[in-house]
This record gives sequence, C-alpha cells and structure tokens, in this order.
Amino acid sequence: MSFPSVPVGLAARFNPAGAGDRAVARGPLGHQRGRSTCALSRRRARRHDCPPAPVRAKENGTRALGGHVTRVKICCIGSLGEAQAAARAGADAIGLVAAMPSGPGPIPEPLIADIIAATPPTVMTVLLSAETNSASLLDQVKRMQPKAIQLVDPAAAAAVPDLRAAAPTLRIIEVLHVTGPESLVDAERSQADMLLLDSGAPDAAVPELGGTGRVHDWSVSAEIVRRADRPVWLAGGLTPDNVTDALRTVRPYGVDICSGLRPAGALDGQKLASFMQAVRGRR
Ligand SMILES: O=C(O)c1ccccc1N[C@@H]1O[C@H](COP(=O)(O)O)[C@@H](O)[C@H]1O
Repeated sequence: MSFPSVPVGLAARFNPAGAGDRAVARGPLGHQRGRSTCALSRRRARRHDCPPAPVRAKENGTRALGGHVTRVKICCIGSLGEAQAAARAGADAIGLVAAMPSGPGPIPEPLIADIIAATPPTVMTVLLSAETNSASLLDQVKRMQPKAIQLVDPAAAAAVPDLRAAAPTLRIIEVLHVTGPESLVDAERSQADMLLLDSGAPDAAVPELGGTGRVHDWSVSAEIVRRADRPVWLAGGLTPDNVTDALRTVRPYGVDICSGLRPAGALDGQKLASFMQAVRGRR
C-alpha cells in the first residue's frame, strides 16, 4: 500500500536523513547556549563572531526561536489508515509503539514493519522501544527498519554509543521523563541525536514509560530547550487545546501527541486537524 503524496512544502523542510535537522538545531539552539556571551551587546556579539540573533515569533508560538517551523509527530499509530491520515494532515513523523509494560499504544511488530514499509520517505518513522540493551534494540531495528528509534526507558541511555556505531543512519531519540530540575542533568548527559520530554513514571510498580496523557512541569522543559544543543521534542498530555500554550512556554523543536487525539482509542480526524491547525498557526 502506498501513501498519497505529502505536500511539497513539508517534504522540503524535513529531511529524514537527518543532516538538515542537525543544521537547523545546532545553529539557533547552539546560539542560545552561548547567550551569556552572544546576547550581551551587538558589539560584543560581533567580536565573538556570534550568529545573527534568532527571529522571534510574531504569531502564536508556531515558530520557535530561530524561525523554524515546529515539527509534529503523531504517535501511537495503530493502522495503515492512521498512518495515511497523519501523513495527509502534514505530520513530519509518526510513532509506532512496540511492546510496553503499560500504555495505550502498542501494536504487533509485523504491523509496525508493514506500516514503516508503506510510509513515504518524507515522514520520519519512529519505533518506540522499551528495550534497554543494544543487541535487543538492534534486533528490533533490523526487524522493522524504522528511520528513528525512541528509547523510552531511561536505562537505554547507555546503549546509545553501540546503536550509533552499529546503525549510523538511525536517528536516536532519548526520552527524558521530566520529574524536576534533576532532568536538566539528564539532558546534559544525553548522547542521543534528539531529546523527547515526556511525563512517565519509570519507577512505578508498573512502569509508565509514556502514553500517560499527563503534562509535566513545562518550566523545566523550557529550560532544557534553552540549554540544549540538539532538537528537543515536547510530549506528555498535549491536546489541540493546550498545544499553543505549550509552544509559547517551551518553544520545542517539535511536538508529539498520542492520547490527546484518541478520546475513544482510534485516531480522531477532527482532533488531528485541530491539533495541526493549532501548531501551524493557520487561524
Ligand atoms: O502510548 C503508549 O502506550 C506508550 C507506552 C510506553 C511508552 C510510550 C508510549 N507512548 C508515547 O508517549 C508519548 C506521550 O503520550 P501522550 O500524548 O501523553 O499520550 C508519545 O510519544 C506516545 O507515543
């Protein structure tokens, strides 16, 4: 099965191979990191060869600092039809959830592999995995062939170097379950290509590794984004109603949503359209 074509504008600004993403993120975000030097005065900025000041959004937060268009990842895709609907709506990425200890998203691996194979290259296919060791993670990647892997268990952070060495084109997204200021330290330590800030409770009796529908403290997330030198996705309890606020507060590279588009389990077409409209800012 193949997808209808994705709007040209979306394809052009999203490069699943990754080089473009890194370039976009490392420019403006790296600039923010050096803010103490670069933001003090224009003269000092010139002396230190700082990049131009980021363009601030005039509208409702749809363009984060640096003027990039906010990426959208539609997660918990459950069928080829849902993947097609997400691509048609303009999603930059889709999330496919493998076996998890809890949550609404898991689907069988053969279905994940079929959806990935049918997805156009302009959409980043993200496999969500609860595995923590590199051999098991790599086996999953071989079986399903995603463009990116989302490591939802904090214990998987140690596997990042092995994954990168064995699968150099695979984008690695490390999930940080934001609990408080200590998450800033985890963000600093990460070796992944991208971070994804979520609201799980990995230490609960039945671990929650995502798909909770809960928001976390966005002020911590905003600080992580300010300090980060790599793309940061915001997830956890986003909805069409709160995403504008989330964008204004956190200014992430992209937003990621599961439960907020699934009041009855399946992807709700109207909620998907409202979410895309809120993020893209077409009012
Ligand atoms: O959805 C799940 O079942 C799930 C289970 C374990 C880890 C992640 C999971 N889903 C992902 O969690 C985030 C946020 O979801 P929500 O919007 O708060 O419901 C998202 O990436 C989901 O795909």
